[in-house]
Amino acid sequence: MITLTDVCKSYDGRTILDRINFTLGEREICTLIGPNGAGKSTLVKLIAGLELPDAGTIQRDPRLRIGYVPQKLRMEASMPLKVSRFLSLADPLKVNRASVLEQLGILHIGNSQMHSLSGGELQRVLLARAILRKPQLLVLDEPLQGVDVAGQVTLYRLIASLRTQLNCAVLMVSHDLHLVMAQTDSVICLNQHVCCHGKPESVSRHPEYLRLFGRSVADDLAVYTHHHDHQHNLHGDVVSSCGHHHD
Ligand SMILES: Nc1ncnc2c1ncn2[C@@H]1O[C@H](COP(=O)(O)OP(=O)(O)OP(=O)(O)O)[C@@H](O)[C@H]1O
Repeated sequence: MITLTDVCKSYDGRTILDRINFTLGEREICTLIGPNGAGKSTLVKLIAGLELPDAGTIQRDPRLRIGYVPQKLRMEASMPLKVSRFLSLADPLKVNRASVLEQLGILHIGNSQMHSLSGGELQRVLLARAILRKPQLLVLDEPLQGVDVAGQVTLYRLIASLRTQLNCAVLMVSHDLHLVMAQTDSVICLNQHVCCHGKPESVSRHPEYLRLFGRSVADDLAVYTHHHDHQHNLHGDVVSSCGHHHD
């Protein structure tokens, strides 16, 4: 569905993404993980077509319908915009609106102002908008930030079921690998470059993974454990390298 070949991106002369290669298959669910500043949001923006790479190629059908949920959307408090109006932009005929809102548990907030929503409600509205576009590819950048834990489990299951409902592929950024494990087909660990890419089972069996995700929430932000054959400094630069390992 989408293939990246040697994709590079820099901002202000600083390398953010270095020779990224991967392919997302049709109806595949792929989760992107990595530490803060690793370039995850930058990569999903490139994939969603919102930014252009400096080098390398991104092959996708120009007609591909993408539903994108950004990491953050700042709503202007002085601009009145009701949830129902906001969603009308994606679904003017309101064909599936009620059932999508019901699945997301936000049927009751249609008349609320966008800027008055709680963090978790806003994320659900953004997800609803992306779904209502009937995408062939859903690109979700930390879609469940601010959603309570019980809601996260339900919504990750829903995201997984969208693959069948919408017949779409899903690429998402998440720090909650322990929650998405059961729902994702593949995991990419990113830290400027692709550190490793594999099936979640190979990650979940790893004793260090269990140790990592059994610890506090702060530790969840750490990169998941794998056979890392190189080290990074605090900026994510590789300081010792003997080739990249792919799981
Ligand atoms: N438009 C921009 N201009 C300049 N620098 C940018 C821009 N967008 C991102 N960056 C920088 O690129 C780096 C990677 O940012 P990105 O948001 O892709 O990381 P991330 O992996 O999604 O991080 P997090 O987990 O914290 O959300 C950061 O250091 C950020 O400051």
